[in-house]
Amino acid sequence: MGEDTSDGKIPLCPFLTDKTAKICVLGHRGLVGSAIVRKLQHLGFTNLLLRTHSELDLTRQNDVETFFEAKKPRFVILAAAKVGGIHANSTYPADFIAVNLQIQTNVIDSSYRHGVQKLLFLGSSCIYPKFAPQPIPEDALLTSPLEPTNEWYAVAKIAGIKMCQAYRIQYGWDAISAMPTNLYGPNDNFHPENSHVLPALMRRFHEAKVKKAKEVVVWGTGSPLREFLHVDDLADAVIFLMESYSGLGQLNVGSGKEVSIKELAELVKEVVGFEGELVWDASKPDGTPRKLMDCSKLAELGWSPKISLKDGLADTYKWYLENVKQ
Ligand SMILES: NC(=O)C1=CN([C@@H]2O[C@H](COP(=O)(O)OP(=O)(O)OC[C@H]3O[C@@H](n4cnc5c(N)ncnc54)[C@H](OP(=O)(O)O)[C@@H]3O)[C@@H](O)[C@H]2O)C=CC1
Ligand SMILES: C[C@H]1O[C@H](OP(=O)(O)OP(=O)(O)OC[C@H]2O[C@@H](n3cnc4c(=O)[nH]c(N)nc43)[C@H](O)[C@@H]2O)[C@@H](O)[C@@H](O)C1=O
Repeated sequence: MGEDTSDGKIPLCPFLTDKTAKICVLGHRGLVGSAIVRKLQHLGFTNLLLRTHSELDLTRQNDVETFFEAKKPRFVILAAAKVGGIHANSTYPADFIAVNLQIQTNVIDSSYRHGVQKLLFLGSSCIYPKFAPQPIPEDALLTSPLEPTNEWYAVAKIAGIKMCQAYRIQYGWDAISAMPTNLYGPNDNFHPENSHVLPALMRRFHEAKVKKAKEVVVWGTGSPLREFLHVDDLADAVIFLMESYSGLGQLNVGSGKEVSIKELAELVKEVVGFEGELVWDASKPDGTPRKLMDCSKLAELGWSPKISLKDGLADTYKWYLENVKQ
């Protein structure tokens, strides 16, 4: 994938010092965007530029162009995307590739052309090959085929990384990319089919507990391994990277801890307090067998996660009870 030749060419610009800097967080009502906004507000930032999907559809090039021309933010954090779990990715491949390519192309290009100083693009651990070495180092990118259930989304995300790299190389513009592992937390999507495993199971166990059901169906074999990171840790890493990283290569952001889907299901069951049985539906896809990321580059820069899966699950279930219509 080439050496990181731009380090040193684009100096770090201070991010944390000026709390009045105009920071545009796109996707601010989603899982990730809302956590980033909470973190920025907690740090004292006062000039956040936020637009809902209905106020600004980022797939519309002219609207995005007009927005950046008029508002001229200094920093952009791109957390808007078409996102979903294994079922949604497999069922709506056209949406996952087209919407994500449109959003990221419009936002990255308009940000550059309207004077944004620094942009952070969010990819995902699914950009790496299905059978990548474990833990997955950043340089495993594009070394072998992708996991078929999410290759459309992964191809769009890889294009986003490459677009940031191309703008760094050609224009000397500070666009960086972070690759989070599987995330969870407040404001997650708890849709029964289209969400990721953790919120899907939390909802299913909760509803089963309320209905006093005897069993809950869980997809696949339970053997795949996944790494989970609380979204507040991710938000902390994003702010850290805005302040501390200016390089060509994408950086992995994970917890360093993996669990099998079976272990996760048992943990969620315990947190929710469901007392029935688990039934495995092996007709549903397992997806990639394992995707633990190697986060040593981020650790060397000085960042590490703080929230354990156990605490994070309890926090998320509390949020679910208080905020999701029962
Ligand atoms: N969740 C996870 O486990 C992981 C997420 N990521 C990455 O983090 C980023 C954020 O994901 P996450 O917060 O989970 O996703 P969410 O679905 O929770 O939030 C996405 C946000 O993007 C907005 N959005 C979608 N389409 C458009 C559009 N056309 N115009 C304007 N806004 C739009 C959504 O608004 P609305 O709902 O109104 O459409 C929503 O606020 C993504 O880039 C994702 O790839 C990476 C790894 C794991
Ligand atoms: C973050 C990441 O998320 C996606 O990849 P994934 O990790 O495979 O996502 P997932 O959370 O949907 O599933 C994880 C595992 O869990 C099992 N599983 C059990 N029961 C349910 C269940 O009820 N729902 C879901 N969704 N999965 C279930 C499921 O069968 C699989 O084995 C990508 O789309 C990709 O886009 C991406 O970036």
